[in-house]
Amino acid sequence: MIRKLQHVFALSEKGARDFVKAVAWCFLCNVGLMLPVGVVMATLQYLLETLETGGDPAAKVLVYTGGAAAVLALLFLLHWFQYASLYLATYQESAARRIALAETLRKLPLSFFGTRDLSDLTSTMIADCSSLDQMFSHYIPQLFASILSTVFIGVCMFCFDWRMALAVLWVLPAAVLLTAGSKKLQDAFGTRNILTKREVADAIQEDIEAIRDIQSCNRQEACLQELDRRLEAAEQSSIRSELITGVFVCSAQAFLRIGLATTVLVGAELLTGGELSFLYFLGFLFAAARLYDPLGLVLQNIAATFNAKLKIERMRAIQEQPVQTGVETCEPENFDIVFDHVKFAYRDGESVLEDVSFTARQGQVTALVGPSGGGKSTACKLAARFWDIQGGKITLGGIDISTVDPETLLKHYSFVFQDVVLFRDTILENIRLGRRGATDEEVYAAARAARCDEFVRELPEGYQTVVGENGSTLSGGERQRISIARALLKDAPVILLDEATASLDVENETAVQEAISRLVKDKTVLIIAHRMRTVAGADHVVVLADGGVAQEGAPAELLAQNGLYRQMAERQQ
Ligand SMILES: Nc1ncnc2c1ncn2[C@@H]1O[C@H](COP(=O)(O)OP(=O)(O)OP(=O)(O)O)[C@@H](O)[C@H]1O
Repeated sequence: MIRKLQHVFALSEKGARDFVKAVAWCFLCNVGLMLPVGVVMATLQYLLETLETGGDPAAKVLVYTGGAAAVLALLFLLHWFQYASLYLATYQESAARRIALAETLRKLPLSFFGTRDLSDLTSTMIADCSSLDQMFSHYIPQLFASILSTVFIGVCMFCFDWRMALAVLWVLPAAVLLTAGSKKLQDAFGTRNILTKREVADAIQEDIEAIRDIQSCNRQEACLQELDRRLEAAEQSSIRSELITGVFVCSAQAFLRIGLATTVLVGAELLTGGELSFLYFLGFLFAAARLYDPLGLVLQNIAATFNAKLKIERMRAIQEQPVQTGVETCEPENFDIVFDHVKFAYRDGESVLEDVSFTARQGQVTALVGPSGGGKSTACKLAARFWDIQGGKITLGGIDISTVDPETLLKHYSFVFQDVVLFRDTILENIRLGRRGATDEEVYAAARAARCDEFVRELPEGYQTVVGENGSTLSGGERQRISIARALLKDAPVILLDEATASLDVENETAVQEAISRLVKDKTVLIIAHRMRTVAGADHVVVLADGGVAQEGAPAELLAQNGLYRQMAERQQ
């Protein structure tokens, strides 16, 4: 059962066990609500008997008051445990769910992010998790507990008087059928509502991200109109979804109340026929009111429970994605990277690398060149197992990288990519990201080598200056130099440089090239640079074009050949 619950509700094993406990406490609370009915009945019975026999009604007042106090104390304890089991367990599970999602995302290949909308992922991580917190703390365990407690109380009622039990309970199947029968409709409207709301969130995120382009193209008016249209659609869809839910839930709740009327009618009939005592009649009336209360609440929230399905499915879809795995040790003999007949496509049928074989040797700078879209960046990222390839083999020092855990593998790599990611933190910490635990002196040394020192010292707070989100307060060249400093600090045996010097002016590019050439001693360097000046300093050049290796060799050798490399060099000159 635990496994089934884990699967159906996307829970951890502990979460599923806690869920069962929460249902058990809710059940006990619901059944416990009948105890005051028992106390009232016992007290009334005692009073009636003493009135009939002419005894002193106050004689046992302490016993009955004590009984009522004990029931109250018991109810308090039951609610206390119910509260703890529902809320504490739910929020612990919620933390575990978020961490599990983040762990899964961390281990997923980048191909997954290429196929998923990032705002959709964010909304699963934030909004879906929050609404599941609400459902698991307020609705779903109560729903299960109410079903169980209703069955239990119903059986007890039948044991006392089957006719009265029928008078109380006949409305339940009708109310449940009405709500369950509307499930399809509520599902459809609820799902549409969630999707239209998500579209609004996507549109807002997209507009914010592209705000500069929108303004520069004078598209503000059009974008606002589009956003208005989506907001209108979301509003309409919310109203429709609430209306559908409201109609069915209110009808079901009203139906439950009819049960009180039939209890009174049947009870009165039996009472006048002398077939039921007044005490039992009162008892059934109290019990009916107590029974309908938690049920009414469950019906009120049942639409939210229906919506849980979609959210759980989205979460499960992420959790069940195949993650990249591998051994957690990687001690290669050397750090040569070998591409051996590598085949790769981002999407089925759209091959990017068809048959690529080359070697990037340790201690050498291997430059990947070729026409735009030829697959240089792709090859560079494949060398670090950002994606898994569809054919051939990539090895690092003889070890097939597809057999190594990505995080273990990445310890051997430093990167400088075209799109530099900086965090909202000080420049010092942004560089220290290259190697946690590096001393300030080591960070300064790396910054000096990457030519960051001059511009950082001119900033108002030097290395303690906090850069804006993604380094928005820095120029492109400055961001890239920080990224180079990080790579220098990490001092990994393999260095991947993608357009490393693209945003630097000639003076800085020369300086950074000097720093890199000091760093690359005994390392494997795979560099992508469009400028021939950068490539000319490489030991080995691989020309990638049309999904394969068009040319390969030392820059001078390639220049001497009448091929793509020479054409590119001439064009640039
Ligand atoms: N994440 C991705 N998802 C799908 N297709 C991609 C992705 N990244 C690149 N591509 C496609 O793969 C092909 C190779 O791209 P890649 O960036 O590797 O080329 P490149 O040689 O580095 O180009 P450039 O010199 O312009 O940077 C291109 O057709 C590109 O559109």
